[in-house]
Amino acid sequence: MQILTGKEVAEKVYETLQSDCNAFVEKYGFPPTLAVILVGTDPASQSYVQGKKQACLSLGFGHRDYHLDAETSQDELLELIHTLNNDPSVHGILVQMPLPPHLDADLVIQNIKVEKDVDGFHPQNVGNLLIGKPGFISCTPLGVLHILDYYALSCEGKHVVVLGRSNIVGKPMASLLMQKGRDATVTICHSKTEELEQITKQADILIAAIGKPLFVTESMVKEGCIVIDVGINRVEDPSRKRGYRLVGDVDYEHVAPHCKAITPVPGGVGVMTIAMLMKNTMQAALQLAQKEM
Ligand SMILES: Nc1nc2c(c(=O)[nH]1)N[C@@H](CN(C=O)c1ccc(C(=O)N[C@@H](CCC(=O)O)C(=O)O)cc1)CN2
Repeated sequence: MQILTGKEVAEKVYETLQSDCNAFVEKYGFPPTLAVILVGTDPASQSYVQGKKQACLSLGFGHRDYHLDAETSQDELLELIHTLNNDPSVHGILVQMPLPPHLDADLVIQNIKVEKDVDGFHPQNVGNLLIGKPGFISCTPLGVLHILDYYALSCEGKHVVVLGRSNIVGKPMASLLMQKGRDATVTICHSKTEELEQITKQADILIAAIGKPLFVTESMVKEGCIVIDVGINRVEDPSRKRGYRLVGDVDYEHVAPHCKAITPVPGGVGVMTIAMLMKNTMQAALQLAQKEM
């Protein structure tokens, strides 16, 4: 059984980005710059935006941090986005999800300039992905593709089962895998799927993105399958310094012995999310800088 270490893949991506960033600064005299908006104080979100800041700082990207009060109104948030849309020194904009329930996430995303939507959540970028046109692709599914490519795991003709139909992971993941060049046969399962185990057991590659800790058990996988665990769940654990431990959507301990290959949690798909965000920001900066010339 092979462990697909996202950390190793991310390090390679960061190496390339480091030289791309140096070349960009040399050519244009300013760094690719990412603006990150966090509304509220959700601890997991705070730690993810901190990770994004760290990635910017270590690569030499510019970084703008906006930590807004949990009671921030829709209009205030949209005003900030419009300011950043019109700021030529900002190349990528993202709003950390989830947002507090009084805010309309769809409307917020629609207001981010498509060319700066480095999360790939804007409907235009989502549409481009569906029809195979260039655009920004959601970071987590893009990270999964990088892992598969790095470990030379082809999807061609394989039956890939995606557990989860979220706009951020499940849907773009399925769309990417069925594209020409990837050529997988894709099945999407969700909370209303009947006979789930019968379907997951047919998977050559099983991608779990449902946000339910340890949901995938050994009885759900075929011997020799590849398992990609997108879940990152905080489970209370008083014996840990932080008071919790991270587990995936897959019961790794019992599933891994039956797999050809599997991603761990932590250190698997999760770490690729920020690496892909930085890659998208680099791409946004290059496209916007070239347009200015
Ligand atoms: N605007 C966005 N919001 C959210 C996204 C996103 O892509 N854009 N994805 C997730 C959270 N996320 C980034 O924002 C994210 C998730 C996980 C990791 C990560 O590095 N995971 C590590 C463990 C980190 C830890 O110790 O907690 C791992 O899996 O090894 C980074 C970013 C939802 N919101």
